[in-house]
Amino acid sequence: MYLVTSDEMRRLDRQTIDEFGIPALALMENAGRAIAEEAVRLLAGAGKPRGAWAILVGKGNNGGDGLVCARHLRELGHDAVLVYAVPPEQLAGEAAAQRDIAERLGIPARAFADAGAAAWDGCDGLVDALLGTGTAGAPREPYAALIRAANASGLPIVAADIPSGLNADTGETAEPCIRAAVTVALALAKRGLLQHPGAEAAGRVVVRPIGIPEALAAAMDVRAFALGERTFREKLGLAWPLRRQADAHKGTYGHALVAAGSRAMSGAGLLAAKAALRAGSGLVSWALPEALALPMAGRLPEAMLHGVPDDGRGDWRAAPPEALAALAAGKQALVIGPGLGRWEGDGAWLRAVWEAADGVPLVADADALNMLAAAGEQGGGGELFAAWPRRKAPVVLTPHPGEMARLCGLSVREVQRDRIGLAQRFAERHGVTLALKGARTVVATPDGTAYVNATGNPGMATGGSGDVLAGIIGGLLAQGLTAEQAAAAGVYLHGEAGDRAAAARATEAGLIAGDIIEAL
Ligand SMILES: NC(=O)C1=CN([C@@H]2O[C@H](COP(=O)(O)OP(=O)(O)OC[C@H]3O[C@@H](n4cnc5c(N)ncnc54)[C@H](O)[C@@H]3O)[C@@H](O)[C@H]2O)[C@H](O)CC1
Ligand SMILES: [K+]
Repeated sequence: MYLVTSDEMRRLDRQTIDEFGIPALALMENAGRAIAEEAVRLLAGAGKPRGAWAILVGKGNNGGDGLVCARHLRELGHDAVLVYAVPPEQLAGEAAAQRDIAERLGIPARAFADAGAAAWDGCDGLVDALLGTGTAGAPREPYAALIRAANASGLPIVAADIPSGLNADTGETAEPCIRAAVTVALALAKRGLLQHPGAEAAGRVVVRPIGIPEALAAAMDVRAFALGERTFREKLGLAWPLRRQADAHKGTYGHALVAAGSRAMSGAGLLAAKAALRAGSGLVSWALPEALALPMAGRLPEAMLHGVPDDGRGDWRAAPPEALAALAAGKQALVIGPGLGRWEGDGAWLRAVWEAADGVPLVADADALNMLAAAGEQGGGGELFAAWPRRKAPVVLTPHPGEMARLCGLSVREVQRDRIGLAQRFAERHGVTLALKGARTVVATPDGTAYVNATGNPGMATGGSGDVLAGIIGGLLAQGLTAEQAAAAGVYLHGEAGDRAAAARATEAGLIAGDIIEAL
């Protein structure tokens, strides 16, 4: 559940060891044993009850974990050989203590500098105990050569704590970076294991306790979490799975207004409105340009349609903001943006709606985000909310990396460099709830908390998928969920539905946005 940075992990280590007196060697023993057990499990899964492992030992305590792991692998009936990245006499502290124990036990050791890749001849797998949370920058030689050779070996790799070469805080991977089959995260998952490309380098992530009291993480006010049932219950105050009350009537579940769709993109409004219904909104009204109202009539019988003035053009430029705000009055959610289109002065139009519908929780997606960003550029780039008044009702923004780049005045690459940190800072600074989409969507809330989602699949990168997400979040808001709950649950359910839709089709390819709605 908790996602920590290297610095937070170090502080937790220190607190555990210094304040609680749990010896570092005890933590290391638990770490090494956990890694050994996961290594054995990996080979057992491949039909090998016994195997031979090469443990790649670095200079720090990550290396120490590897030395302990070697002992436990042998106790579990596997063979283990140590491959030192640096001369063993360079090890210090707990790692040196483990080196001496391994020597006394006669565990065979080789220097990578001498043996090269031959060091693991005859082995079935490698344990990457080279670099952990003490990494600073890209792996230097000789670690880099060792990492390249390990990746080229074709052997399955079990990474201790993090794959060496991963930036544990951001998910960036250096060149080279270990590509692991399994990563055994010690005590708590590091943020970088749940953000691409780190998530790919890490393979399957298993979080194994090593004796650090988890209550310490809560006490230390860790502000990032992996989304899942426990997080929904313990951090977001949501009964999970979401339940309908028995004595429900359609008014119980609120009324969402979806302002979306235009001549060329009428389907975006249809998808968003349908998704809001499927997400459980009691009622859904779809506001769309007058010219589309008749052609779209009956396409979504469950939704009420409201044509807004458009001078026959099928777009929003002639729609009076106060008319839309009047439609929004009394609703529990307003979803605005999918398929809205752009026009001269659209930023001012959106601001008028933003202010006039001040009391209605608002989800801004797609073109509404681009209007916000454009308004920001006029206002000096990135400072879009400085000028805009804070709304009484909450705001949820659902940008993909490109829209986030425009909102922040950054490049996409800069956005992707530290998605969790950027999302937290943006949400806190602007007092909004943000769903920064992409593989492993990050939901950030006005108090700077981040929730990382791991449901979903690449098949969902298809036109309309974002319209569906905006609708789902609006539908959840309509039912009375808070902005944080609706964004987190919406992102999770959207991905989960996408996974089920892909499974039903036995392929991720060819998934279309409507499939996601059906799977909700
Ligand atoms: N979380 C816990 O309670 C425990 C964690 N353990 C393990 O300890 C490591 C962190 O150990 P640390 O000694 O701080 O650092 P590392 O072993 O990750 O590596 C630092 C080591 O490597 C050198 N180094 C740093 N950056 C580079 C680089 N870019 N290229 C080459 N060399 C580099 C640096 O000089 C140091 O010597 C944690 O991940 C866990 O695996 C404990 O074992 C159990 C308790
Ligand atoms: K490692």
